[in-house]
Amino acid sequence: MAIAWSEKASSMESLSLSPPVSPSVILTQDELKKIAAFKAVEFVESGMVLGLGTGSTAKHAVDRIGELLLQGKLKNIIGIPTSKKTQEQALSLGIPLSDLDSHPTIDIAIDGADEVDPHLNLVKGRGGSLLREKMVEGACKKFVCIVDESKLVKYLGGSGLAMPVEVVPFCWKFTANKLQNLFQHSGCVANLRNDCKGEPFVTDNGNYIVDLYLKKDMEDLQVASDAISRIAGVVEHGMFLDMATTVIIAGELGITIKNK
Ligand SMILES: O=C[C@H](O)[C@H](O)[C@H](O)COP(=O)(O)O
Repeated sequence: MAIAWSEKASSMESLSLSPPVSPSVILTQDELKKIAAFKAVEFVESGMVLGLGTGSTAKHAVDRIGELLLQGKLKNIIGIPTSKKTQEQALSLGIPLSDLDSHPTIDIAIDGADEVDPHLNLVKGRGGSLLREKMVEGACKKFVCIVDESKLVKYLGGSGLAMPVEVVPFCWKFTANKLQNLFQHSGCVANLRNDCKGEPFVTDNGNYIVDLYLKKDMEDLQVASDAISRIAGVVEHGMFLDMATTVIIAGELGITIKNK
């Protein structure tokens, strides 16, 4: 999707973008993701321990970190990847890596999201990496979420797309039914996620993903979150409540930065 970068961009914080964007240029969704990612990397300083997110938006941030390391503009960075895919990408860029066992406190994590509500609550995990992302992003002092404006929703689930839940493979249908029944009043449908070969999608942790499709607002998100977590068989869910400290949104009118 091509989006017009309006003249108004020049009066917003986007002025400090790198790479610079001239007004009225037509930007694709991927270019918007890249702009949000580059902006987030401006928060990174030498010597930091970084949570490295997963997905098409976070990929741009990891590329940028690799580029700045290569140029010597960033030094002594340690990355904590949130998926095997990001681990491979970071290694290919020469980013030194570690894990939460060795670095239980992370300075900044940068990651994308599938949905962002007005209170900066997120849905994550449509790429299947929610568990490691929640562990890493729950351990950081600052979590910078990067999105293009298509990810903004009035309420979580409001995009009509999946709210992912990672479940153990053992009797996954039993767990999926429990999840569907939990949100019966919201017209919820729970589907096992398949890979491109029609086989169950398997996460980096050897689990399955059940995608919940909700027709209504869950209203009290903390109650919904606790109820999902209490179901035996659930490993983790994709609602990231009160975790993002900053959300960077790249959109038609420029960049918007929202802080908690
Ligand atoms: O499991 C995947 C992650 O939560 C991603 O960060 C999320 O799905 C957003 O991905 P993308 O930047 O590709 O839209």
